[in-house]
Amino acid sequence: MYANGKVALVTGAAQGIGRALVEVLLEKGAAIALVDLNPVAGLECKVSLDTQYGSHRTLFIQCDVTDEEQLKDAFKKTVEHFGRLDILVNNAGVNNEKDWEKTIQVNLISVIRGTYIGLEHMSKNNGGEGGTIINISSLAGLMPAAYQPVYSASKFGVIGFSRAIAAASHIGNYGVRINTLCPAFVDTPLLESIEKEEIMGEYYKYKDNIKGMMKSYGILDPSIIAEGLMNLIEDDGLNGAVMKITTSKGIHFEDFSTPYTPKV
Ligand SMILES: NC(=O)C1=CN([C@@H]2O[C@H](COP(=O)(O)OP(=O)(O)OC[C@H]3O[C@@H](n4cnc5c(N)ncnc54)[C@H](O)[C@@H]3O)[C@@H](O)[C@H]2O)C=CC1
Ligand SMILES: CC/C=C\C[C@H](O)/C=C/C=C\C=C\C=C\C(=O)[C@@H](O)C/C=C\CCC(=O)O
Repeated sequence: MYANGKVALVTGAAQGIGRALVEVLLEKGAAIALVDLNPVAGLECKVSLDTQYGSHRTLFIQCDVTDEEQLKDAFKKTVEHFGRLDILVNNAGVNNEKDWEKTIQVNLISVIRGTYIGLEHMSKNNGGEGGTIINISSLAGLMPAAYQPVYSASKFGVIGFSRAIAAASHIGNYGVRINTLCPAFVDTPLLESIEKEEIMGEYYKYKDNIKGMMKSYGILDPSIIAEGLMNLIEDDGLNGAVMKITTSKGIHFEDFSTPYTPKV
């Protein structure tokens, strides 16, 4: 799919990876619903983008993705404003091992719900014109992250669900491709979470271990994540794929044909 002239909804769009995804989609000619919990960052993001791309290209919608009615309303407002929906990026995510149920709510349950709402709007079985969905996981969804066990569980869940619903979409001829993106560490405010005991809980003591991993594995610029996203959007042959992005190997794909042996 070419993004030019298409309409995208991006959750967690106000900063970090979501902001980078939005900018590359705007460069490619898409119109975008910027969905985010944070009204200040969201509006600042909108104002900044307006000066570069024009105010007609984006719509900011404040929304807590864990609230079903707010999330459904965000999709409804998007279609009412732009007339269609072609691309969905379930990107919003948190790292919180203390309030781990919040992590599951944001990172997994909201991604599942967002995918289903997206399919309601885009599936050809539902009167839609088809489309594509990208769910943001992490390398922590492919390898056990000992210092973030619930975050890791949420990201493993995103991969499992996305691969399964992609198969369902294929079998059911929904006309919607669903793929997963798994970055390693990326230079965004999320990384600051490891410095907060109120966030990390019992795993706060491993702060320096995580910093050691970041030093060893490197930290990616959000722009390469946006590049990977565009690959997933533009390659119509991809459905059920799991893209990995690391400093060592760049953009590449998980091969599920060989069993995964954890290197803990
Ligand atoms: N930064 C990293 O090292 C990596 C991040 N990821 C994933 O990438 C995605 C984006 O993360 P970053 O940009 O790094 O984080 P970030 O913290 O910089 O941005 C996350 C955005 O999501 C929004 N958000 C949080 N909870 C929300 C909610 N309930 N409803 C609506 N919006 C909400 C925040 O307001 C913020 O704008 C997340 O799913 C994260 O797990 C994956 C791998 C690496
Ligand atoms: C603390 C910030 C919260 C979350 C950030 C992120 O979602 C968590 C990442 C957790 C672990 C990251 C591990 C990174 C590993 C690498 O970068 C690789 O170079 C080495 C490991 C395996 C790569 C396998 C492959 O590339 O096929």
